[in-house]
Amino acid sequence: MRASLIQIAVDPDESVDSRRRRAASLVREQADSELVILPELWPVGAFAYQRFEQEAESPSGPTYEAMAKAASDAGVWLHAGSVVEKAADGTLYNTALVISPTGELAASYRKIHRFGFDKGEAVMMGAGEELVTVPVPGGLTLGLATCYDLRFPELFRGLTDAGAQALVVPAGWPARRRDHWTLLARARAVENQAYVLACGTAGTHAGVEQAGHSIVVDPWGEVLAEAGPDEEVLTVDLDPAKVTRTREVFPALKDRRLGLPTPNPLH
Ligand SMILES: NC(=O)CCC(=O)C(=O)O
Repeated sequence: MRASLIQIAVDPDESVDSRRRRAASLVREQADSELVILPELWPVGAFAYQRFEQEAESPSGPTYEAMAKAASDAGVWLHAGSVVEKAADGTLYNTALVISPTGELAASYRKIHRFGFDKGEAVMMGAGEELVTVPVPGGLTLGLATCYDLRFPELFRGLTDAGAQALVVPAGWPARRRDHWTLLARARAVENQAYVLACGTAGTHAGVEQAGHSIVVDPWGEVLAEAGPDEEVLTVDLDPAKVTRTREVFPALKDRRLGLPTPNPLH
């Protein structure tokens, strides 16, 4: 199964409409792949908090429309990264969209761990509550997570328990924490014996230089491909049997000890 990660640049001198058109044409160029992935909040920029409200859309809004057309033109499964979703009750969510090769919305995932501590996304957006996996026919079951989620191993273990074999992580990760990004991507792959496909953005928006360095890690923890800091498309071949083989020859997941008593805080 061939996958392409589109590490698109998000810069303030490009309009959201222009970036949508450019992303659509980059998706169409990946017709040789079965799965195409875009990063977190690429239409507006993951750190462009002041524009979240104005650029918010519904899951069937302009980003979905443009990406559904591009996915069906290219005949690919498209993880269209995430958008600022405005729900019916007015709550904003950081919502990832997965689109089938016929242009249908196959799944959506609201980011569970919001970044920013006491500001930004953490206070402006609602938190997702549901783990989401997506079986891609003839290929791999995808487990969905977004950016800051990468720091929470229990989410990834939950996705693995739910059958995920490829953990897809769109992100808008800053350059100053680039080492955390690559380290955590490899850790999530090794501990879950799964592919990790982590797609970041390039460029600088809202004063935050983006790391780029999208990375694909195999179930043994080997880096299959890693991008540089600039806009780039990373293409890799994934083998679903590699996940099964890794879990058979080194069955560490079976050695988990669940339900151990917690220490008594009084002793
Ligand atoms: N958009 C994000 O979730 C940023 C996460 C981040 O910068 C970090 O975890 O570090």
